Amino acid sequence: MNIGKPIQAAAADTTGLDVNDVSVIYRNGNRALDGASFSVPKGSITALVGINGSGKSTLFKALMGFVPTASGQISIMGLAVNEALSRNLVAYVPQSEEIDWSFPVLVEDVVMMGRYGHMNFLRMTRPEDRVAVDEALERVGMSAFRKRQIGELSGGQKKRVFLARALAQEGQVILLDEPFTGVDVTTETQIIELLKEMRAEGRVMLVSTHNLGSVPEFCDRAVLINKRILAEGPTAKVFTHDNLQKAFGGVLRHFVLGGEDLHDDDDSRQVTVLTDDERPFVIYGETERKAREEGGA
Ligand SMILES: Nc1ncnc2c1ncn2[C@@H]1O[C@H](COP(=O)(O)OP(=O)(O)OP(=O)(O)O)[C@@H](O)[C@H]1O
Repeated sequence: MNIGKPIQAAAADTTGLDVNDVSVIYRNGNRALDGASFSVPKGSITALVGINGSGKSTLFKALMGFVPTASGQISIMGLAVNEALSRNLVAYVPQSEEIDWSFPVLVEDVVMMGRYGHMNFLRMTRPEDRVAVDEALERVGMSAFRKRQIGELSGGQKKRVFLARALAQEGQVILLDEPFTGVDVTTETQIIELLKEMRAEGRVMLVSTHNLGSVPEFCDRAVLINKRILAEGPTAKVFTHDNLQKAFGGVLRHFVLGGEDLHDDDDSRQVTVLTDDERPFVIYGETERKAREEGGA
C-alpha cells in the first residue's frame, strides 16, 4: 500500500500522475487491477478506455484513496495519495447513476461541497469560499441555476455543476467518470472546451469514457485498460485499430466499408468504424488496412 510513503521529489516537476505496478484486490479476492503502470504529464487530458469491469472505477478509487492498493505506488502531482488528498488536489466528477438525485440540495450547495476541504471542522463559509463558488458556477455557465434543486436539472446541467464543484475545490487532478453519458452534443462541446482550458492551466484530467469517437478530438493521451494496462501514451500512437481490438476483443462493434460499397472509382481506401455503442471511432484510409494485411490479421 502506498499511503504514507514519500515519493521522489524529482517527479513533482512535470509528472501529474504516476501509477507504478499497482494491484488492487477486493476483499472477495477479486484482483481488479493487476500490475497497472502508466504516467501522465501535467497539463494533459487522458482518456481511460476499457470494457465494463476492466478496472476503470477501481483505478479512480485507488487514486482517491477509497481502496487500498495491494502493491505498487501512486504519485499524484509528485505526492503520495494521502498527501495529495489532504491538499485537496484530487477532484472527482461521478457517474450520474452514483448519485441520489432525490436528495434535496441546491446547486450552489453542491458546488460549496468542493470547498469543505478548505474549511475548518465547523465548515463556516468564508468570503473566499463564496467567491470560489460564484466563479466556478460562472465558468460552467450555471450561475442562473444556483438556487435550483440539483435533481431538477438535465443530465448535462448536472455534469456542469459537478465540474463547478471540482473547480471550486481547486482540484489539480480531475477524475471524470463517463462525463458524456446522457449529455447532448452542445453540452459535450462545452465540457470539452472547459477541459481544454483546465489543461492549459496545467491540471490533469483523467476521463473514463465509452465515447471512442470523441477521444482523438480532445484527449492528447489515452490509457487502454483491462486489469492490466494494454497501451498508454499519446492518442495518435495508442488509439489504433489493433490496440482497440486488444482492449475490447469481441465486445466492440466493428464495421468496414470499402471498395464498391464506398466508391465507384478504383480508390482502394476503406472506412473502419469501431464503436462501443456510443460515438464511434472512424478510421479512413489504407494505412490501417495495409498494416493489418501485412500483420496477417
Ligand atoms: N467492491 C467490490 N468488491 C469486489 N469486486 C468488485 C468491487 N467493485 C468492483 N469489483 C469488480 O472489480 C472489477 C472491476 O470493476 P470496475 O467497477 O473497476 O470496472 P469499470 O471498468 O469501472 O466498469 P464500468 O465500465 O462498467 O464502469 C469487476 O470485475 C467488478 O465486478
